[in-house]
Amino acid sequence: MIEVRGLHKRFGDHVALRDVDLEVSRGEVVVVIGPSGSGKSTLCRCLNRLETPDAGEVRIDGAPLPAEGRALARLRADVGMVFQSFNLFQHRTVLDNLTLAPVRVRGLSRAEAEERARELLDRVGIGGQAGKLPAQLSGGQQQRAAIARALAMRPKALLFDEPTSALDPEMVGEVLDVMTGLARDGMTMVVVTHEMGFARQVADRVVFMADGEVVETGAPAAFFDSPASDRARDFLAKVLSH
Ligand SMILES: Nc1ncnc2c1ncn2[C@@H]1O[C@H](COP(=O)(O)OP(=O)(O)OP(=O)(O)O)[C@@H](O)[C@H]1O
Repeated sequence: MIEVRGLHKRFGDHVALRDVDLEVSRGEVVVVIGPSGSGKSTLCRCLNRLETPDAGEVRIDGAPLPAEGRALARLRADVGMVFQSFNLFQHRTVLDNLTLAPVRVRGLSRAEAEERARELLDRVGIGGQAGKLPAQLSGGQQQRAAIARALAMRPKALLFDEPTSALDPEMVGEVLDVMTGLARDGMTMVVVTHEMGFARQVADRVVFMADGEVVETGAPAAFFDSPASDRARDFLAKVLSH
């Protein structure tokens, strides 16, 4: 459902992505790992055109990504994104955060959008927080609200860009639990994360990146137990020793 071919992206002189290919099937959970600066976020952001690649192609269900306008808004509804920094509208209630875009982009009535929003807030365990402003919630609750907001668009796939990196350690588990539930329910997911436990337990496939390239990709057990490349071995030795 997501096909990436020959993706190339540079920022000034720096090559952030170098000839990256990736395929994500419907219902698959792909976890992207690798050292800092290896291009993981840039790849993730190219999948819903938050970044525009210099070369190469991204297709969703066979169609190339639209460049602008309403089609781009629909794409970002279809391929939702959850950010490290939550990106909730701070001056709107949690409920408004979940209803504004479904009304505007999906054409739902306010009542339909509210009903769906309340179901989703219950599902991520913050049903009691609908009337609050984001700043009144903990980081873990805000991230769960952000996931619910992405789900409110009924996405075909969800992208997660280091969704737990800004959280206090005691809140990481509650967000990973919600993501694990989505994976079990068959959501197509691309997850950039430093959470190796999540990668090992929940991923269908791990993609290891270094220096803007996909160095290797494989099933998590095989990848973690016997990585094929020196770069992956070195990376795992560092992160798993902490
Ligand atoms: N908007 C930008 N302008 C300039 N350089 C950028 C920009 N975004 C990313 N880069 C650079 O591109 C490279 C890849 O960045 P990216 O954020 O994709 O890496 P990453 O693997 O996600 O790293 P991290 O794990 O630290 O988040 C880095 O060297 C980064 O500094």
